[in-house]
Amino acid sequence: MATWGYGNDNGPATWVKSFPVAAGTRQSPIDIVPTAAKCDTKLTENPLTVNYSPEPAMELCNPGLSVKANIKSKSVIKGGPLEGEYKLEQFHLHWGSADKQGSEHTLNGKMFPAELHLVHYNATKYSSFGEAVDKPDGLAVFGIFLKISDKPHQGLKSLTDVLSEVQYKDKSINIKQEYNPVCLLPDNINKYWTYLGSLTTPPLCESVTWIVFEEPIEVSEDQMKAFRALCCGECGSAPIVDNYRPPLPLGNRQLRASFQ
Ligand SMILES: NS(=O)(=O)c1cccc(F)c1F
Ligand SMILES: [Zn+2]
Repeated sequence: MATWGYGNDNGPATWVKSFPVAAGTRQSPIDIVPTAAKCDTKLTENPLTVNYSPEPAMELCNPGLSVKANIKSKSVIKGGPLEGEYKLEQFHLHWGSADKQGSEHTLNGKMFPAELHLVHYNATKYSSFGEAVDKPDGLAVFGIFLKISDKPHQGLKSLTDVLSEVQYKDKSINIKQEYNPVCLLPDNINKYWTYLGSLTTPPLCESVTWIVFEEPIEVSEDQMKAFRALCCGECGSAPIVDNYRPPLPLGNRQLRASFQ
């Protein structure tokens, strides 16, 4: 079976053949239209809280279509749209071949150069990520837009400085210095949009409560170049770029905002 990817023969338009849920009613990403969002005071009354811990020797790997950090420590979130406590499992990114594209969610039709996803699972109800991944209330993912600035993002620098060591598929390293993923969050996490969606990659399970922050984090062009130098396979294989799924219709879903 041809494995899924982002090319012409195996990209997002072909996924429905192996993953029929791709044609479902709560698929992600979506285009975020702030004027269409409903400001919900229940979200502000019950603030989103993040309690992340330092990760000693964080594992960073190249699974072939992104770069991913696996989390072992107890880093949890709750509140906002969430019932119960969700535990951080991994984070990864999606990016473009150029700054004009790369994010999965769009803002009034605008793409950002990249988007960071911090994936959490409902640890109150389920005993593992694997058990939670296909449940309607199984996952909560933070979506953070990346924008270009002349200064590198210090939190991401610990990762972009070593991406050359995971350039090829199935390479992995441990980050020596302990790493607290809280450094990846924007300053203001009280302004976000939230809606019920799915994984943006196969198996596309409709199990994600999405929380997309209004405030982007800022990265340098050199850091973007480091992501674009990652390879899909072994030495000489194509670079990992444009690993994003374009937006799907919101349909009957309610997009809620935590702010006016
Ligand atoms: N792009 S994504 O955040 O939707 C995602 C991708 C793979 C596994 C996940 F659990 C997940 F959440
Ligand atoms: Zn993702």
